[in-house]
Amino acid sequence: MTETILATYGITKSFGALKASNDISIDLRPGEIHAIIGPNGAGKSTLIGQICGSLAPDAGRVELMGQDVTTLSTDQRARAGLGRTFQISALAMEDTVLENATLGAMGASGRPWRFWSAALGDRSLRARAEAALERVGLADHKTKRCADLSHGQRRQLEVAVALTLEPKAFVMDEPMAGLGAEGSKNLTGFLDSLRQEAPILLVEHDMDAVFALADRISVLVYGEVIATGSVDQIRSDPRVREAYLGESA
Ligand SMILES: Nc1ncnc2c1ncn2[C@@H]1O[C@H](COP(=O)(O)OP(=O)(O)OP(=O)(O)O)[C@@H](O)[C@H]1O
Repeated sequence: MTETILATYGITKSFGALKASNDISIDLRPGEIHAIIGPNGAGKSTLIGQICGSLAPDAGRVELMGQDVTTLSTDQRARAGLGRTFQISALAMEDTVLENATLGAMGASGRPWRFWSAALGDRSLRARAEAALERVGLADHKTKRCADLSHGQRRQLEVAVALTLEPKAFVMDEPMAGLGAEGSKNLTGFLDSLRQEAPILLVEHDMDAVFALADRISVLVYGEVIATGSVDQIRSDPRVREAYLGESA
């Protein structure tokens, strides 16, 4: 039996008459990048929302390392080992790179402001933050303001923030968005190495990145997974070609 790090079982979510997630069961295995692709409106964000805890499913469950996390909040899931990245708003633009990573290391989101100054002076939190910045290649930029980083560097900082909580799995929502060709290439190389730390569930429109990175791809159409397989299997699947007619799969 293959070990599963993160899994959904029969996730279902409706908005009025629209079934945005229809009985979705997917899993993420050790060391892999599992990409979720699908046309606009297919239900990718809705699925990610339920996996990360910002949306409650109508039915079905989410498990992380065999633990049912369906009713946990986003913060509780983060502390249980779910590393969600690329919510740009989660970074404090006026704070430095090191401050952002240190606050991340205390799982700071949602905590009262008065704890922040204590966190910044905490040596062990700071050491974890510095190790994470080293890992993502931002150690030389730690005194820079987040606002002064390039888009690609902000993506790396978001990964560093997630890394400070020692995630068991990453969930990444369109990390390539807004990056130029060079930035995408760099981030692709970085994510390729990151899968060894924790497997990655990757929602991404950039097909070059998906085909370069994914061990498995699941294709979502009208709220349903119509196919899961290797890059080659998905590229040659007639249902996938049909779903993408007129799009660039
Ligand atoms: N809060 C909501 N209320 C009503 N309908 C919603 C809501 N959120 C999403 N939807 C609908 O659910 C469907 C799936 O949307 P979702 O954003 O999950 O798709 P997506 O695959 O992430 O799209 P994109 O690639 O454009 O980001 C769409 O038809 C969308 O209009």
